[in-house]
Amino acid sequence: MSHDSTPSPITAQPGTALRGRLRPPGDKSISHRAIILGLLSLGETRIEGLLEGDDVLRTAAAAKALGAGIDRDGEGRWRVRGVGVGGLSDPQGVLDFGNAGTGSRLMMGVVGGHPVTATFDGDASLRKRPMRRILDPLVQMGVTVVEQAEGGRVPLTLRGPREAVPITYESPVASAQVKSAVLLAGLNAPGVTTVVEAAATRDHTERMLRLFGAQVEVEAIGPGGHGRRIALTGQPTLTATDVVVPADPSSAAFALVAGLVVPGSEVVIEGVMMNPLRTGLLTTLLEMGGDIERLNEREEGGETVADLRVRHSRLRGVAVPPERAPAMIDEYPVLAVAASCAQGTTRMQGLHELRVKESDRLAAVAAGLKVNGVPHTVEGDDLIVHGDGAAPQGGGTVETHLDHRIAMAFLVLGMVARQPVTVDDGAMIATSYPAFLADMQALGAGFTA
Ligand SMILES: O=C(O)C1=C[C@@H](OP(=O)(O)O)[C@@H](O)[C@H](O)C1
Ligand SMILES: C=C(OP(=O)(O)O)C(=O)O
Repeated sequence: MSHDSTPSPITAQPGTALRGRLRPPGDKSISHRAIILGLLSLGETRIEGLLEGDDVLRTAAAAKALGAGIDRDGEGRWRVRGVGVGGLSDPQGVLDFGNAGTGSRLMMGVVGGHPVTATFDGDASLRKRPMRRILDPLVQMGVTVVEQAEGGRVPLTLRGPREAVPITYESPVASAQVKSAVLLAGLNAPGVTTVVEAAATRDHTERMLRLFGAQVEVEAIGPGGHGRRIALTGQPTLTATDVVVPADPSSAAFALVAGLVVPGSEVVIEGVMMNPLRTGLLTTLLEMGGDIERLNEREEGGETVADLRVRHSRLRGVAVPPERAPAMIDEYPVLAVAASCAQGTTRMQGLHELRVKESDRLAAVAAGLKVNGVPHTVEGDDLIVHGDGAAPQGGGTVETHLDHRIAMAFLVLGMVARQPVTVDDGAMIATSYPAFLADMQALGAGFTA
């Protein structure tokens, strides 16, 4: 996953129906947080179903560098021996987060709450991503930014204060990473650290903090109760806990859309996390007329999970409102693929945050649609895709810009298009879904690498 590895192009061949069952990998957001809270608690945290993607492995390596004891017992089974809140030590060497925005930003919060100094770096994609959104609140909490690349980017070095200052932070962006960084820094601050968000973002940090014994109060605020005020009481003793990681809805999204758009398909996707702050894509696909059944709903690891039975469907275009974006922020590339197969126009609104992901996803999706003959326009931060209900043309080679979701989304397009679709580099798929190709092949998809 280094930025100088040779690109590995992959081509998806259209034509075969997808059939069978699949269990997507563990949720990436929860996997990062399980390692991090394992580091910050006392005792041994046992994790089952950890996503062993490169992003999470980087977080595990960083946790180790900051003092945790980490062992892998078998596939997805990990143990973390923590140092407790306040117990971090200075890491030797640079914390290299590779491609991972979540890992790097959450760990900046952890470091920022402790009197330690650490340097953060990553690959060519991470080096382009904005970190000021994290540095701004951390500086208010007493953190010194010793060094930073132009515009507040990695590589950067942070020195945490002797004692972090608890703050109330009104996040200017709808970002669970920003919220989480502030709360994690607040863990080692005396008093209450509060984050106010105008729109609720994924709440895995809050839920897991409680699971490990922290006091977290959450209040719905603002018009329609869509915002949140989250108050964390600092300096708790966190106690190691067992964590079962449910299947990642953002990884399930690819088989979900593929099952809907490839004629003759019927797929069951097992154990998918149904946290309502993550189900925006499901809501949208149902509105588009997707035949998706939620089966066998149950609790797993503190979250509701369900098996999703999906059948090939005639989709229709819909308007996706901007307020839904936080609940499906990583799913727009693959939604654009569903939209290219739908009858009519799909308008995806308010996508500005897509411009600061692993790539500028708005631009990357538009370019990928263009080389594959899918009519679309970008108006400001909206993406409008025009489908006629027939299979898209395909035949293009898509530039992925070190972005796993662009690679996987356009391989799904290749499963349904009239001509094969090539992505210029599939290497980054391993950051979030190492078994993606094997899982899709087991359902019947054909790839050539
Ligand atoms: O907190 C998290 O685990 C994540 C939050 C989102 O990022 P933002 O907080 O930047 O929206 C999402 O895109 C990312 O894949 C995972
Ligand atoms: C945006 C993503 O991840 P991160 O921000 O952690 O790099 C993603 O997985 O789509």
